[in-house]
Amino acid sequence: HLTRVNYTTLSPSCGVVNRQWEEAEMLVLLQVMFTDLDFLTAFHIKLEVLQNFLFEVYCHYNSIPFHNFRHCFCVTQMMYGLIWLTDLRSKLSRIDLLIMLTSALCHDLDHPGYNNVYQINAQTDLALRYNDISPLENHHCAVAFGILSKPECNILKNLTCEQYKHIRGGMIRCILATDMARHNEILNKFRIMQPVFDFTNKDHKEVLMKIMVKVSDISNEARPMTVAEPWLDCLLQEFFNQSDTEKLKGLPVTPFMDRDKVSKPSSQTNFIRFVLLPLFTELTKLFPCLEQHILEPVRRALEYYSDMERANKQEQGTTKA
Ligand SMILES: COc1ccc(NC(=O)[C@H](C)Nc2nc3c(cnn3-c3ccccc3C)c(=O)[nH]2)cc1
Ligand SMILES: [Zn+2]
Repeated sequence: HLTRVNYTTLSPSCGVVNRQWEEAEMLVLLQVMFTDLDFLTAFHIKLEVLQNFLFEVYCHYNSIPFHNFRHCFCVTQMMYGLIWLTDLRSKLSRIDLLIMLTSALCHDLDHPGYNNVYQINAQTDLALRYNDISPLENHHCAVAFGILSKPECNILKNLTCEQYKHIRGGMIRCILATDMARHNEILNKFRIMQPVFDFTNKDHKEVLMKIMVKVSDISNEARPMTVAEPWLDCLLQEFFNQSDTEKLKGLPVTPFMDRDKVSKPSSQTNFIRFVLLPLFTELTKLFPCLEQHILEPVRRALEYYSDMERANKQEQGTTKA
């Protein structure tokens, strides 16, 4: 299944060059993911309504360096790939798969490019509206259900009340779970469940669905380095925009966002070592087949950034000397 996010085209020299998917192509591929998982037949979704929904989602992502529609596509495509690779179709209900894919699609809707720490410190409208409690993630979820409240976009309109309540509860839990401030809370719960995981246990399934959305959300480094590395540059661009604004407004500046302090390789080696590897390792214990698909690429990425870190240190060493 679609495990590539780039599109290989024949260049005039007949060499093979990679180019990014166009936005229209990403919309078509998202439609294919929903149809491939039989969501249209299972939930009586008209293709036109799905297309309206996907287009509205596209329109509600902002043109910012990282948290844009391409990030939404990558996270949804990773979720789609993980569903097939782990054979989740045989372990979870189709409605739970719909919750996970739709949560991935909507998880960063209308992201402003400034994180929760900024929202709270700058006392923005979002922080005010959501009382400093995961303001961004609450907003992403509210925008998703704002889109679903339009009849022409409502892919949930033909569900029973029971099914709708289940999906709404699941999407709220999964989207709110993407707040990285809750990373350890959620991973620790999963660590306890993993050795005795029970696919018929509601609590176990809920934590697994959160973990799947979290893994998809921060999984850039599991992709080929030619795809992964540009994402880190985009992320740092967004983080530096924020820290520049914080400095201008006299707000506290987050160290790993400060362009004068952060070194790309060392921030990424820390992120891979302390955030990605523990999370991916735990999921791979439940689905061993993921070792080659997400764990090995991330180990290679750690090597790549560690080498870059060493090279930078030597370079600094010589210039200092
Ligand atoms: C526990 O909360 C955290 C932990 C780590 C980070 N971010 C980092 O350490 C640095 C900037 N690296 C990083 N951060 C990443 C990546 C993917 N998503 N992502 C990200 C983006 C926005 C907000 C939070 C995260 C983790 C990635 O590949 N690298 C941000 C928040
Ligand atoms: Zn995200």
